[in-house]
Amino acid sequence: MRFEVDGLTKTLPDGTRLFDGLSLRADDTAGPFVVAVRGPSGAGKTTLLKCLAELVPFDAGTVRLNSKTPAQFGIPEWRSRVLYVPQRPPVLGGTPAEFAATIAGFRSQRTKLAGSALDPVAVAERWNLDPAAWDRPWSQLSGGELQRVALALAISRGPGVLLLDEPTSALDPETCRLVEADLRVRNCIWITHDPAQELRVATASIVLGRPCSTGVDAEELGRPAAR
Ligand SMILES: Nc1ncnc2c1ncn2[C@@H]1O[C@H](COP(=O)(O)OP(=O)(O)OP(=O)(O)O)[C@@H](O)[C@H]1O
Repeated sequence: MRFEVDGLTKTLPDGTRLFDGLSLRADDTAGPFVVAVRGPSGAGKTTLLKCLAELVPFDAGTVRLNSKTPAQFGIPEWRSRVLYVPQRPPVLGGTPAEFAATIAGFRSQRTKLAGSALDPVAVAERWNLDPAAWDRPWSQLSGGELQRVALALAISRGPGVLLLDEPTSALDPETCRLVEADLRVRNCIWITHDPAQELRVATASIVLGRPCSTGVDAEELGRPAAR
């Protein structure tokens, strides 16, 4: 699995440049890669992950998985292979078990998850999440329960690269270590504010600085340079 980013540039509507010409090469021939993303609050870390997942547009640059672009995969397929896991999953109607059944239904009819290494309930049980939590309404789950459900669902989908937005921010230290152990054996791009966690899990790092103004009025962006 090879994940490549070349010259990624993102400017906000007000002309603030979050990142400019960002490049990354990661492959798992020598073992899974875990690329830590760090930087001050507001630096653009979440926006970077959303750009990589093709959830928000960017100004310039290319992203490839095994030499194929998102357009070549098709955007829905890209998003399932390069899977963004938000810090706080949106609270949906129904229960996580119902949601898991729905997304399992989207997969090959031949794939049976229950009891397998990719069964989300079994994955989350390794992180001390009571299986009964899957049958409670989303709205009744704690922050830490929601975070483990979202991560287990993401792993169960078997993506090529997980884009993790502070995946352990709501977990106690012991549970955090259990989750880390399962995530670090997968290809991840992982936002963390914790230098100790970065040391434990990262094989490489991206550091974003404070965003800077381009000095260009938003309305001028995209116009040809004046002669
Ligand atoms: N759609 C948008 N329109 C305008 N500004 C946006 C948009 N999305 C994000 N921003 C701004 O971009 C900046 C970077 O946001 P982002 O969430 O990527 O930062 P972050 O580094 O993940 O921050 P934190 O560590 O606080 O989570 C922020 O100033 C944010 O307000």
